[in-house]
Amino acid sequence: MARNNSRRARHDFPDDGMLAFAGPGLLSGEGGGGSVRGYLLHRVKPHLPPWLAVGATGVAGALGHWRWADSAAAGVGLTLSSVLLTGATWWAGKATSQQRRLHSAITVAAGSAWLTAACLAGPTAGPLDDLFLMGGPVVALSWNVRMVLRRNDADPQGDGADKGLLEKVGLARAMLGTAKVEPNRVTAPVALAAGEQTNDDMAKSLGRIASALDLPTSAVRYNPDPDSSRRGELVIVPEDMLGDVVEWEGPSNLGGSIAEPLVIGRYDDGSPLQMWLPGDPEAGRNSTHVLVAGMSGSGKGDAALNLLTEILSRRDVIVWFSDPKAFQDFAPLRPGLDWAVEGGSPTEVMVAAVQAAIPARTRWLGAHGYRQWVPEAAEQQTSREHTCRPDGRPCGCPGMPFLVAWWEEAANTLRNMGDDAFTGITQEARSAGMAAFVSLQRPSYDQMSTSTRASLPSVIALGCDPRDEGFVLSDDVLAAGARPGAWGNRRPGYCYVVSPGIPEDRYASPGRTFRFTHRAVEVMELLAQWAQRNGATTDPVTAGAVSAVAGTAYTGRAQPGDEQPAPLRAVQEDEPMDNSGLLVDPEDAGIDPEADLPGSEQGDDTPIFGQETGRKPTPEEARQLFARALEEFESNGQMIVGPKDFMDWCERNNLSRPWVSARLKEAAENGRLEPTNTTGRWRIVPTLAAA
Ligand SMILES: Nc1ncnc2c1ncn2[C@@H]1O[C@H](COP(=O)(O)OP(=O)(O)OP(=O)(O)O)[C@@H](O)[C@H]1O
Repeated sequence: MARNNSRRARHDFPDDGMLAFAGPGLLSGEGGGGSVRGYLLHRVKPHLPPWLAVGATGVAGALGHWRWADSAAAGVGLTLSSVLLTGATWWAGKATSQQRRLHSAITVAAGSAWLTAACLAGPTAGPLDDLFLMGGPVVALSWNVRMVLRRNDADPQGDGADKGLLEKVGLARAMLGTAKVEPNRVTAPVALAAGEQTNDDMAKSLGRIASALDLPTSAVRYNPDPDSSRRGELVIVPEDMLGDVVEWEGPSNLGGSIAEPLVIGRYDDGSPLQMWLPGDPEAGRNSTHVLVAGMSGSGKGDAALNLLTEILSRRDVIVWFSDPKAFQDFAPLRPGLDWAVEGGSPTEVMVAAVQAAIPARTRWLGAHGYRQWVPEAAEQQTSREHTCRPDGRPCGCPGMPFLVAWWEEAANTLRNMGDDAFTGITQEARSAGMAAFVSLQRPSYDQMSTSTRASLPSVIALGCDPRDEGFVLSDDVLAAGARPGAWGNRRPGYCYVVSPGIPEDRYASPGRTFRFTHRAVEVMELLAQWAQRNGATTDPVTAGAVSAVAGTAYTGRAQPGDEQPAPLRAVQEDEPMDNSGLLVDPEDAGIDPEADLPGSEQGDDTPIFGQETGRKPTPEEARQLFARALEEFESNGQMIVGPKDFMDWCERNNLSRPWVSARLKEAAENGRLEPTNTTGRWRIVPTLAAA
């Protein structure tokens, strides 16, 4: 698209041939019914008046002579009129240029003098007829020439009119082409001086152009032509139409497919601000992952609500959502989510589940002949084209809905996951019919590494600190005039959206999200109920993969009318650790878990069990107790454990915590637990759900 624009921009220059010079009239046949004669007439018309005036003077001379040939009084009157008319012309031309004033006065003086002489002596007397035949066309032509020159001077196609502006900003010899004027948007092709200036120079001058025009910096943008280093398009949006807040009124496409665009606000020219998640093989568009970045108060919450309400209103998508802020903003939508967890360890479980779901989903898509997810994949598989049966008959497998995995306020989660894990997820998720969303409060390098940032191709860049602009937007988009740092949190909801499917020349156009007020809560609740009843349910392949990791912690979306299962609780992460990296209570720090337990006569495996009775359980009994404890955690949906979680259990069973730490290590060796990225915390490998 940008490419097409730039091609058009090239042709708009007057020096690029007849097309621009002829103007739209030639193409549309405007004023001439489409014929060449009509066109020529249309072009000649403005130049006729001087010729008509010459003709009228000749006729007036003949008529005057017929009436006043022998009248002395008429001679005096005509001479006086001629002088007066010339004087009046000179006086009236005061406000105009010196040149035009002189030209007009000479024309009037010559015309009126000839008329006076013709009236008195006759138009053919002496040299009068020759004077008329030679002088008349000369005077008329002088006006025609003048008109042609003036038109070219004032023509915005020429470089003259705009040279002032570009000269002012240090781009002398650059040219502006035909400006396309729309309501509140002027677009003009730019050709910079060959061999002297580059698109970079233009990008650097945008601030000065805005200053010369007395406009905010964000009102002036430049879209460089990808095929040229000295051509592009200057876009000026004089009035900030985003100043008016527009409230969210409901989803744009209830019951539509997730493949259709998500509408989250509008651009400054009023067109819809939209983005696409799944790829489209026909449109050559890749699926994408999204970063929602903005400083506190920039309107990140509302941007996320816009996205989430759009997603939940589609028929073929499920959402897994992690929110460390305990669903403060998203509570009304929670019943519509397939899986909702708070931050901390439940989020780790979700990450592990996503990792497990990706290969399972990719395999299923491949087995059914899909190179990437398309809406058809979410329907029951009834075609021969998409069957997993070796005999080629329709397999009838249930469809696989698109999956959105969303990590709200994700800085900690990403740090814990590590770059490799996250970039691995994002790379592989694209072929698994999945989009990852990450929202970040402080979009900066200390919150997210460059490789993680690079794995999120789409961004919704809300207001940020000017120093973080380079983190959220690419150099190209910044060079085109995007300035999220200029908004900070003073313009909530203002954003730039960079995402596949959006024309690149839109990347630097600001948009604004819809605002969510208390009135929206009721609509969101209704939407969540709609999603519960009509939204997609998890397919068996994804459900199997996630259950194998999350066990009973994954419940799927609650049925309408059911209580939403409580989101998994976060556990404290800042507990002290012993020197082996295991979590211990402060009073246990320093105890060697491998050392013989006090009072134990049977070695390290003997728990302090049933001390009241003095009975000491055998190591085997103690191990069974521990296994039952893990099962209990698993059935309660608590899939990540550390020594801290066994405190009550230890007290109940008179077991020591160091002993528990040793058992945890042992269970990890036996495959019952998996280490997590947090030292001393283990993820239970489910046996109940898998059984
Ligand atoms: N598109 C919008 N138009 C007008 N006002 C908006 C828009 N989006 C958000 N706001 C308002 O801006 C304020 C801040 O928004 P919000 O709480 O969503 O910011 P935030 O970036 O999520 O901040 P934090 O990270 O601190 O929660 C709120 O009062 C909200 O109503």
